[in-house]
Amino acid sequence: MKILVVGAGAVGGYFGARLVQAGRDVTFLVRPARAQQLQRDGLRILSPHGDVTLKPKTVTSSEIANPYDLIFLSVKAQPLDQAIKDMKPAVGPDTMIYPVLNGMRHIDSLVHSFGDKAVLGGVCMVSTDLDEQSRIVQITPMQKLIYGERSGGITERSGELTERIRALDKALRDASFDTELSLNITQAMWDKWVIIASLGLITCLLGGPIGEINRVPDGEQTALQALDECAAIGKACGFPTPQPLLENIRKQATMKDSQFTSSLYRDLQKGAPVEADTILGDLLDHGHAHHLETPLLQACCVRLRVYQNSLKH
Ligand SMILES: NC(=O)C1=CN([C@@H]2O[C@H](COP(=O)(O)OP(=O)(O)OC[C@H]3O[C@@H](n4cnc5c(N)ncnc54)[C@H](OP(=O)(O)O)[C@@H]3O)[C@@H](O)[C@H]2O)C=CC1
Ligand SMILES: CC(C)(CO)C(=O)C(=O)O
Repeated sequence: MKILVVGAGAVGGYFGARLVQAGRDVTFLVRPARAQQLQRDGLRILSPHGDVTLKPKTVTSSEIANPYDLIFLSVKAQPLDQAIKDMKPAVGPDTMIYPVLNGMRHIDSLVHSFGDKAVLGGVCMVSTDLDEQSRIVQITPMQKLIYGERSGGITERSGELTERIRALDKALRDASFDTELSLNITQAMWDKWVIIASLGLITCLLGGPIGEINRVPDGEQTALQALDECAAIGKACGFPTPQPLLENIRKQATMKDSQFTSSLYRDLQKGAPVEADTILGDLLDHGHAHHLETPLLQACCVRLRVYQNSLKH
């Protein structure tokens, strides 16, 4: 399976490198600056699972000659429209597009550009960042990809999983990270949305890693209220977070010794653009549509929108 990773950043660089290490045929679609840097320094990963430096195969948009079998899409929300244009030559009639962006809104953009069939559902569970030397740093050992057909994946005729999703599963499995072929990927995406939105909301609004928040008076109660607001929206939209997962997020959100942050918080700390609209704003809109009161989520959206505007000046 010919795989094109679009976005050789914290997530795409990480999983792409692990796939290369596992012997898969992986190319990275990059823009000129990243291409030069990768050529010079290699693709460098610092990880609790083992460091690695690779010489990756890279391609720029104008150099794409043929469609790929799979596009692993891992750009941030802001550059998505441009990435869609840049990856067009790589998309043929049988190409699968597997996006792992947080939130749900990207699915509409992808379906609009490439059609319903091309677009799979996807989730990634990982905590990675790019450091000042453009190395990929894996912050916690968690590393999992979840994927599935948005229709469920069982064909009516044979009652079996679609051939292409089985091929995708085979290509991604056994490459040193955890994988899951989901028969209900939309629920899995919502579950992930509730996780990232609540942890993003807690860390960005309250201004620190989870542990620091829980060590001050009312920190824990506020963190739990933030989670309740996000989970209530998922439930109202028909995607209730399963109880064991909710318990797990509660535990994670209230740990007193946790250094855990979120990619949103790390971007905020760096002074970089934050995916505020697609992760938090879109969820808030869903809450409004269901007449839910979500004051903490609303406050965080305002905070991040003011911050986003300040970046423009
Ligand atoms: N980091 C994390 O821990 C997690 C992130 N996510 C989600 O994954 C997505 C990606 O996040 P992350 O990897 O952190 O983001 P990064 O900014 O680290 O990486 C995105 C990469 O995309 C590249 N890119 C942007 N536009 C294009 C383009 N047109 N063509 C080629 N490459 C392009 C950028 O390259 P360039 O150098 O050219 O700017 C950058 O390296 C986000 O939606 C995020 O919410 C999900 C789970 C965890
Ligand atoms: C919450 C987490 C770490 C889960 O993968 C994440 O998605 C993020 O920080 O963007």
